[in-house]
Amino acid sequence: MQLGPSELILNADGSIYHLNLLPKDLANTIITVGDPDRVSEVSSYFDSIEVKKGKREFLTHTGHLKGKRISVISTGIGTDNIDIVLNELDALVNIDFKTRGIKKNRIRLTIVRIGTSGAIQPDIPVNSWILSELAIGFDGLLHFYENELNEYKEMENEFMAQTQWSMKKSRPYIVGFDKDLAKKFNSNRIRLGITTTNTGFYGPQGRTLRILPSECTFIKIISDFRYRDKRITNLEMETSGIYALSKLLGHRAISLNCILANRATGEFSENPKESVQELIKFTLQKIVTK
Ligand SMILES: O=P(O)(O)O[C@H]1O[C@H](CO)[C@@H](O)[C@H]1O
Ligand SMILES: O=c1cc[nH]c(=O)[nH]1
Repeated sequence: MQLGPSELILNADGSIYHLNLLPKDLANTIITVGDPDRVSEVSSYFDSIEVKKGKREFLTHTGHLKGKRISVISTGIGTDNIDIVLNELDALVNIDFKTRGIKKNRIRLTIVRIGTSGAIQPDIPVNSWILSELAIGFDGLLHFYENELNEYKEMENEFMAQTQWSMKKSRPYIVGFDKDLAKKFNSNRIRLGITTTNTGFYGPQGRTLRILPSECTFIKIISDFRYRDKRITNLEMETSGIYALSKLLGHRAISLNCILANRATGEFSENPKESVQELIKFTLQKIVTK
């Protein structure tokens, strides 16, 4: 099957529409970050940088560290951007841009998100790190794809019952991390957690500045949720989309969260830059370890 020009969109130089990358520009090990400024914070540790390209909020640096080729790419904020990034990353490795056909031999990308996040439990300190074992997506992205991802259906139903989830919102979906990839990141500095992916930073995360969220006790409602002794640890805005599309496309993904805010205690990190920097160094060291 040949993908038409309105489906697989290529720029004049043959690069993919939003990411502005050619297939040769991308490594098979990819770090995603939300903030475009974080891309150079990551690549500053590379031994060499061979590609620096970007368009809109999607900035990519590809280089080598201790013999390993790595790409770091910014996704911007939200799962609507994740839809673009994951589909275009996959297209770069699994679609032949000349014939516009899907390649027979598929490449499995390794995707590691380094993100910032807010904890919702009082015992999770700011500046600590959480590896998302499960992501609960409030964004609905998964529902736009044909899928049979229903491993956690019972937990989803339990979540909707306990939180009295409004039918006006999309149905929460739950997806897990790649267990084998996660093993590589084992460390006493990392705690495993359950991360919600929210559709915004203010109302959708229960924050009030001038307009009230529909549920003023949203944080308490989701922090009280329990499923077989498991609880939700933190919230952010991309992980469920990364996990869901990685599963559907056959890639392996994990998401690392640097906790900058604690919504239960009202704290915010006094040194967010340093804290994220430490997580970047930790992640790179784990990625290059054989
Ligand atoms: O720091 P990043 O990776 O952007 O992640 C978090 O920070 C942004 C909100 O400030 C959202 O993207 C959220 O997921
Ligand atoms: O509270 C927070 C902090 C970082 N990122 C989020 O999405 N929420």
